[in-house]
Amino acid sequence: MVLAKSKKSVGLGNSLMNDRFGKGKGSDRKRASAVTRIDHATGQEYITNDRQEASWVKMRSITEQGALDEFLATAELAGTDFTAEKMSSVKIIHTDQKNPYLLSAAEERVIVGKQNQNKGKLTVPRRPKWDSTTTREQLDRLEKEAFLDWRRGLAELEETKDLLMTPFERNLEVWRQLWRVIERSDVVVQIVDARNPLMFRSEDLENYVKEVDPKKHNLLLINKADMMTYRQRKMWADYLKGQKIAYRFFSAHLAKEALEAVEEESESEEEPTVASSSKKPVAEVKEETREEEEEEAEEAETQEEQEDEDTRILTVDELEDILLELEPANTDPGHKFTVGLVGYPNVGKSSTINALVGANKVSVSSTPGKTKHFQTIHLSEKVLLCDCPGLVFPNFANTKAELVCNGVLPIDQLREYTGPSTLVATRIPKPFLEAIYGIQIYTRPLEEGGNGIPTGEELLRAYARHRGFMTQGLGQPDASRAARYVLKDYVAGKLLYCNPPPDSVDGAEFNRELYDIAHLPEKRRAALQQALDEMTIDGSAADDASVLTDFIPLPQGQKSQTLDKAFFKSGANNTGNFTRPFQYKYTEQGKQVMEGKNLSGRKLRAMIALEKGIDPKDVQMTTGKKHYKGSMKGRGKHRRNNADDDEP
Ligand SMILES: Nc1nc2c(ncn2[C@@H]2O[C@H](COP(=O)(O)OP(=O)(O)OP(=O)(O)O)[C@@H](O)[C@H]2O)c(=O)[nH]1
Repeated sequence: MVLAKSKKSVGLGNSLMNDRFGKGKGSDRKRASAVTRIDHATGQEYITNDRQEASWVKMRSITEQGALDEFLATAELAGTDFTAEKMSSVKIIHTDQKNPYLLSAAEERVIVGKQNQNKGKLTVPRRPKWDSTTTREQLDRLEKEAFLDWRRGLAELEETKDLLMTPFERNLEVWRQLWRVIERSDVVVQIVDARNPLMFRSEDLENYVKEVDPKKHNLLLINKADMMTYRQRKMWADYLKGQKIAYRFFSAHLAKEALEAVEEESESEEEPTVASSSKKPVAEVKEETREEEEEEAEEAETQEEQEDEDTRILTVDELEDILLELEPANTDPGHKFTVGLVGYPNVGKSSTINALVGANKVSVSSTPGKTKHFQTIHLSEKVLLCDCPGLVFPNFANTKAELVCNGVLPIDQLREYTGPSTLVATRIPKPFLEAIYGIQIYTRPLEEGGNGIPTGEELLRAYARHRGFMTQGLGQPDASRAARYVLKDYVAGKLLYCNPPPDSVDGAEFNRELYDIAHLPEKRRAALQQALDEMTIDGSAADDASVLTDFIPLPQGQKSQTLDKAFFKSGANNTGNFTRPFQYKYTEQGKQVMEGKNLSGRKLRAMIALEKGIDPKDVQMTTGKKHYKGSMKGRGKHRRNNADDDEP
């Protein structure tokens, strides 16, 4: 559902009319902000925006602009007044002509192919060359011209190649911060989110760093690695090594926890310890011994993971050592080794700095785009950290929904929420969503056009009903409000999905382990187990189970078995299925269903796809009506509302 256009947004025509005939205070403000200035270098007059703006306004990150703002900004950058500048040389860079929703698997393949062909054209703007003879005004003009050229180039790429771009940073002031950070830094650490490392990586930024000075170093720091399993890190490590990318895994979150643990330990050491003298029953002692043995076995395996240089999550000390190794030799005695931290908003730059500094020197927030100016923090007498404001580099985007899910676009300002919520509903298995939230999601049956996977709206309605979020008036489930919660959970990693490296396994297979019941918090694990038991008793789980058969291992090759063994402590049984309860149960159920129909999930999907003329990847197994009735049993405890609009 597309929401009505905001009353605040104006087209170029409307804006010109408002400016001309006036529309209350707003237009007065607008008129007052355009002032005539004299260029002292040339003596010419020009029109520009009033600079008496608060500094936060100037530094505000701009990733999307209305038609008039785009026009005015372009005109200001070009340094020409509106009559002198011909419209033909102004390009509207951002348009909403593209479908903001999701792509089918086939469309996505076409788009990805096109994106790969044009990858080299995704550049970051370069700061023009300058020397001691360049005046401030001249440099300002040169920078604006270079920036305008860069924007034209990207606009052309979008127009001629018909590619959707990320709403990349359009504020020159923000790029100026990046230029300064790069110029000052000996090492530029590009921080990316582990859930989608390539989406957050700007390859051209690394080129630019080397252009500024070949002696500078680049490092790709994959933060939030705590969200990945060992197997996932291993697959990414193989890919990144193959591409010869200097990378390291890190987790500011784990680093913070380790720091707190050390602090607690040192505090408790100061307190007197109380010795436990009570005698324990034999059964309890046996249980403890068994647990200890299990722990030891687990430790041995974790040890193996830890020793794997390529996949290990660095501690703060290790990260510091790696950075110090890159310190240039023979620098001036007064030179401070400077490490610049750059990256998209919300990838964890401030958290990483806090972990390095060992204290909360930089504020951390889950709202993207909080850091506005670059900040310098003295790590030691010789080492300086430089925190650059988060900025969105130009990149190809498949959809805006993807950007929301990646935490690039702020959720609170979101108007179109169905795309991103559908991505969440597609990526996180339905039973997992139901267990996490304690909800029941009703999907449309196949015969009525459903595909077994909930749509974003189906998920949101279920969530809204459960939380009692209702719209005023008609009293329908407030999907828009629900979207904010669900999407924030996704961005925060509560609903976890990691992207696989290119040309490897598909997303479902890559994330299979994440939906293992053993990964759930204790309370949710019990809820899920109960839900599964209920479904098994009334025999209605069959179709539901098939949703998860996509996350169940098929007979594997030697390499993936070795990889999996490292993760699954109990190993695989002789059927090729794993013995963890969550997967085992689903595997068994899935098998029964498929045997009954004499078709495997894949074959059935392929058949449905053929019948419907769609891509097999877009087809999932369905839930039948019988299932709704069945699984409603034992669900009475969930809050229900008379306004349910989607119950069959
Ligand atoms: N799970 C996990 N979450 C993290 C990690 N590092 C940061 N976060 C979370 O990610 C969010 C953003 O962290 P920040 O450090 O503020 O990110 P930033 O890159 O400085 O953001 P801007 O100031 O907007 O540029 C916060 O909610 C953090 O708690 C990590 O290693 N693991």
